[in-house]
Amino acid sequence: MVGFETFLETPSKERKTVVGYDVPEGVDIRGRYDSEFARILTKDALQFVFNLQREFRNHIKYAMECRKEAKMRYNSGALPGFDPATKYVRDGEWVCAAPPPAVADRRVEITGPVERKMVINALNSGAKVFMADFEDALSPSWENLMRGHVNLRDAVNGTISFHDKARNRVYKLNEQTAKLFVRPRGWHLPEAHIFIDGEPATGCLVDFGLYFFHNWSNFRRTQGEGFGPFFYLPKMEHSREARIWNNVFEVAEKMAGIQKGSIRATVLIETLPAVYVKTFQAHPDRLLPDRVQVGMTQHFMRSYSDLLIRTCHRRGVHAMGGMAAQIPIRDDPKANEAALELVRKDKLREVRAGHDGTWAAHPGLIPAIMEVFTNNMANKANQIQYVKREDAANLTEEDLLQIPRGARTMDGLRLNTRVGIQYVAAWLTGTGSVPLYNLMEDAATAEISRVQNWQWLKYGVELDGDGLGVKVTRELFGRVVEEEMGRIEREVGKDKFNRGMYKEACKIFTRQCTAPTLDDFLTLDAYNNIVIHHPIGSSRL
Ligand SMILES: CC(=O)SCCNC(=O)CCNC(=O)[C@H](O)C(C)(C)COP(=O)(O)OP(=O)(O)OC[C@H]1O[C@@H](n2cnc3c(N)ncnc32)[C@H](O)[C@@H]1OP(=O)(O)O
Ligand SMILES: O=CC(=O)O
Ligand SMILES: [Mg+2]
Repeated sequence: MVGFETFLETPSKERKTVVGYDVPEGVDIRGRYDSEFARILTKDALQFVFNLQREFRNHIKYAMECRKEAKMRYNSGALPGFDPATKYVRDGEWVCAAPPPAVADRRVEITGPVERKMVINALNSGAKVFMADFEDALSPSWENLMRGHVNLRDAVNGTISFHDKARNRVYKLNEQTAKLFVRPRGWHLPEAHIFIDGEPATGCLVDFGLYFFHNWSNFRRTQGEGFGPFFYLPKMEHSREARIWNNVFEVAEKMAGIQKGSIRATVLIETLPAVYVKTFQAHPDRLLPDRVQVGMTQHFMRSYSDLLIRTCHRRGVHAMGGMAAQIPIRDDPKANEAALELVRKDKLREVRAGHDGTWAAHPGLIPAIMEVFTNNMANKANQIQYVKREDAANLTEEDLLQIPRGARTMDGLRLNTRVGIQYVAAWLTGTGSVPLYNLMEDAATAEISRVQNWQWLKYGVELDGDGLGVKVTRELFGRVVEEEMGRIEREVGKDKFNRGMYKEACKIFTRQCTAPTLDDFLTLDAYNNIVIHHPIGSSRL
């Protein structure tokens, strides 16, 4: 065990022994002490995180300031477009380093939070890759984060096991497992349990730094066939943010003494200006229809995925598809088959468009998805060299910005509200991905619900899709919230409702939907509710 003892003055002036972490100068750990966590939070690992934080904090601050400036420009009516300053990069003929052989075949990837049983289930699921998530699928409480690191270390070592006492079942890794990718949090999230030079650390540098420090060597031996580690990078909004990650990787490779370019990452396209509703928060002519209608067949969505395939294949890397939110419906075989059919259809669209692989939210979907991709990839590990999609070279900014079509309905408003509140309630109690109404909901899907409600309220839109012609006002929304809270209580039962965090969640969600200016992220404000400083108690940033 690594730790040390310190004496704290309690209000009653008693001296109390508190075990603490052995930290380098400039680092202050405010999260609960645990001897298991101390094996992750070693002095050397913390020194590495400290070095990353010191080296990159100003770059990160600058990048976040630039996000604000871009938001101001969009809010004054500007539209996003291809950056003229980087035209030479887009026009240039260059390719990325070839994909490592260990992950040449990524046809089905499972994603999920870094929870112990799920990590084992995901690695055993038959998927080619498991994306272990510190982001959208995880509520970033101290316990979840630190346990997540313990779980990943044990997974990379190959020693991870879990005893489900209620079912008397022991979980262990199979002979053959999925390859591990890790998704750290987005740049915007702080880690309020680790202070560096008196400031909360950057969440993703903590996630990346601790994982890399403890696992780079074992990973390259057990998982990466000499390459790696591998990452997914979320929610970037500009190439300057990608450059910071690149520099972080280079510092890490130097520290480990491994070749430059060893670390590999797949970048998610999800909140880039031009493909996300938030960019158009001040554009009343660009309102979205009901959330269920903003699917991949909308012109702007199809255009971005076609352009993504063309761009990735031109540069020699995988073009991964996205998540189908359906999950198995156990108690209704007919509904289950209908859900599976939707997944098959969506995956068929992806593989035929040229994607090299795709995401599954649940192990129960893997066989069906695997079959679709295998039957449509002509015995190849991927389609990088075979499907070039040169037709997508002609896609323009207008294609990427085309206003989605569809109706807005009272049902849409109600569903957004019901899902948003239940998701935040789960998140506040430590669960970052939840099954709701037979769909997987996580921070990304709940975010759409919240922003859409905000946008509809802000512009007092008419809900024209159900023929009612009702305008969304604060009064209407207040009534909807009250009625949906009643429905949630009936659905989950009084007991669970009273024990849970539904009322707190309702307050957070309602405030964010009715705020005069849109909060940047649903979970940023909610984060204050899950920060618990020890031994002082709960705290706000
Ligand atoms: C938009 C985005 O950001 S997508 C990426 C982020 N989101 C995600 O990764 C969501 C991942 N999915 C999940 O978390 C889960 O599937 C949920 C929460 C939606 C549903 O989970 P559950 O309610 O536990 O599903 P269910 O009860 O059907 O699970 C059956 C079994 O499958 C396992 N399982 C379900 N989903 C996963 C998963 N993604 N990874 C590993 N195992 C899983 C469960 O642990 C359970 O195992 P057990 O039988 O050994 O106990
Ligand atoms: O992170 C994935 C997403 O779909 O959002
Ligand atoms: Mg996401």
